[in-house]
Amino acid sequence: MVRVKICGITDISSALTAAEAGADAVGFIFAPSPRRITPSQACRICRELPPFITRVGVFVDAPLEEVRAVAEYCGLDAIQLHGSESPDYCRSLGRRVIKAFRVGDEIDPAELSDYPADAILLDTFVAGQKGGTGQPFDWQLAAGLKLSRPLILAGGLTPENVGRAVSIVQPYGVDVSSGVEKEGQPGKKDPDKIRRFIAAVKGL
Ligand SMILES: O=C(O)c1ccccc1N[C@@H]1O[C@H](COP(=O)(O)O)[C@@H](O)[C@H]1O
Repeated sequence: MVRVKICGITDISSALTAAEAGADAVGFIFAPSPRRITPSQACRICRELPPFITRVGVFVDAPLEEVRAVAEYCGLDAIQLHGSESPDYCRSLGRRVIKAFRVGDEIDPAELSDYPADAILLDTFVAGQKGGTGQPFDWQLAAGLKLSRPLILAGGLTPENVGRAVSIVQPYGVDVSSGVEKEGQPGKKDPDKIRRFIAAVKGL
């Protein structure tokens, strides 16, 4: 079954809605974003979550020591990197890593395969933005992509389009941030959209 991560969580209620609806993971943004959260807020939410939910911290070119400290403090299970972090940076983290690559007109499978991460995430390239763009890329570019690590699809996914995206790309998992928010309110999740997104992926 395709796994679901609900990202950009900023409050306990949305985290619990995601968990109850069947999310496999939730994400916290520790980078410039309307969804940015402080480590202490994320830590409080992590403590309220039930077991078997993966807690993921999202960072963009943050100092290694900062990432390690936040991961330790919040009890994060995985780190998602959305910047230009080098393979050495990734190896030095000593944690499970999801590395995001931003897709424009093409995908270079060699670039993805060479990176020492536990999973590869494909997001949409939008100049000047590192993630959370709400823009999909051409999913046909990722159709049939064979990688040695699990592939996570992201970028502009919504409850309405995720079923088609999954059928084309057949990823290990999907990740959504802005597509399950209240209209025009970045950072505020819509419980109904969270439930419909997860149901669309898992057929629940
Ligand atoms: O969500 C953000 O604001 C964000 C900011 C900086 C880096 C990553 C971010 N989120 C990740 O971006 C993708 C796509 O998000 P969206 O569904 O298109 O809004 C996803 O992997 C989020 O985890």
